[in-house]
Amino acid sequence: MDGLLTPRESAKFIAENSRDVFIDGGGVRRVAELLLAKAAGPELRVGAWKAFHELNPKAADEAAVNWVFVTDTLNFSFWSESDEHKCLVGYGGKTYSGYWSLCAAVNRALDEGIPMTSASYYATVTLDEVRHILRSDTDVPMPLIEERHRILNETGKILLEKFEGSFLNCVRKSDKSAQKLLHLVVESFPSYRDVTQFEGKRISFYKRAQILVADTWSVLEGKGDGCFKDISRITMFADYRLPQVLVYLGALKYSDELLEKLLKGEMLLYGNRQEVEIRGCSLWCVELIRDCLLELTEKKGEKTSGEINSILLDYFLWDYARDHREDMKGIPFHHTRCIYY
Ligand SMILES: Nc1nc2c(c(CN[C@H]3C=C[C@H](O)[C@@H]3O)cn2[C@@H]2O[C@H](COP(=O)(O)O)[C@@H](O)[C@H]2O)c(=O)[nH]1
Repeated sequence: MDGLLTPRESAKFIAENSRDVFIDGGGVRRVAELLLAKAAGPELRVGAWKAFHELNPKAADEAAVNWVFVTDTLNFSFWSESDEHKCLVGYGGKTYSGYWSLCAAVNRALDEGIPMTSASYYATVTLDEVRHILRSDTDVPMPLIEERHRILNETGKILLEKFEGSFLNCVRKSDKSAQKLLHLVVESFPSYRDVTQFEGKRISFYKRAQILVADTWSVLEGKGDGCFKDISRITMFADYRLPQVLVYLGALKYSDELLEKLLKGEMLLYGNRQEVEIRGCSLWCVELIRDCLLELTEKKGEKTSGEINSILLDYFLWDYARDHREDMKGIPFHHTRCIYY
């Protein structure tokens, strides 16, 4: 699309013109130092995606790639107005919330013999069947169930028409380029078109498309069809958790006016100026953290396992947010209800 900035260009432009969200240089450095201590460890490598997350597929086959595709097609908007009252899914003796409740529901469906990762199934799945598949153990359903149903039908039909029903065929049309796969996904599947405008420019975040490429790279362990030569050009994924953890770690700051609004739990519409500033500054903040970390590893002569990229930093920070949920209770996250993140 002409005149449309890439996520990285969008983030830089937003950070340079932001009025209510600010990047703190000292905080950026402190987060880079936190990550430096982990640079040679098991977390900051592609294998962590399977090693640390029991619900993710262990295989690296076509079924695993199609698991990633259907999960990332539904990977949005799990937050509830009150944290005490939310959708929960029990699976394998554990209870999962948020994004993990989606993964648990997909795995539960597969265990029940429902072919949830098969496009020929979800292209015509009914709303009632989707309600059953994504059912919560509490009286709070997963948010946006009707949208999830519509997106499953739309996406399944397109995958059947254009890629013989398998996302692996889409991957194989991208010449092992992460950028080509990203653009093939947003051109083919409308629900992935996470684009808006800011200060008169057309900007993109492509959060679900970028995490889809990243998760495809991870499930294929960076090998074979998943050996993307330009994987480092994928940026962090502009969701609602990363801003919260970046504020908690002191790398990102909000104006008093915006902080007050977020503390009251006020909704921000998708594309609203402050919502765009939160997403754009978070993305740019992680890019600066990555630059600082690479500088520190060079100075220290630290050997890292392969190249550290924004995907691995994002995954680490997202997991960190999960593990520090209690400590982060005082830091609000922004409430935007949409199908893009
Ligand atoms: N920036 C970023 N955002 C991510 C993810 C993930 C999970 N992905 C990988 C992580 C582990 C697995 O290995 C997955 O591959 C979900 N989200 C977003 O968070 C929100 C849900 O949050 P909560 O309500 O707390 O569950 C929602 O917008 C969801 O879209 C990520 O990694 N990075």
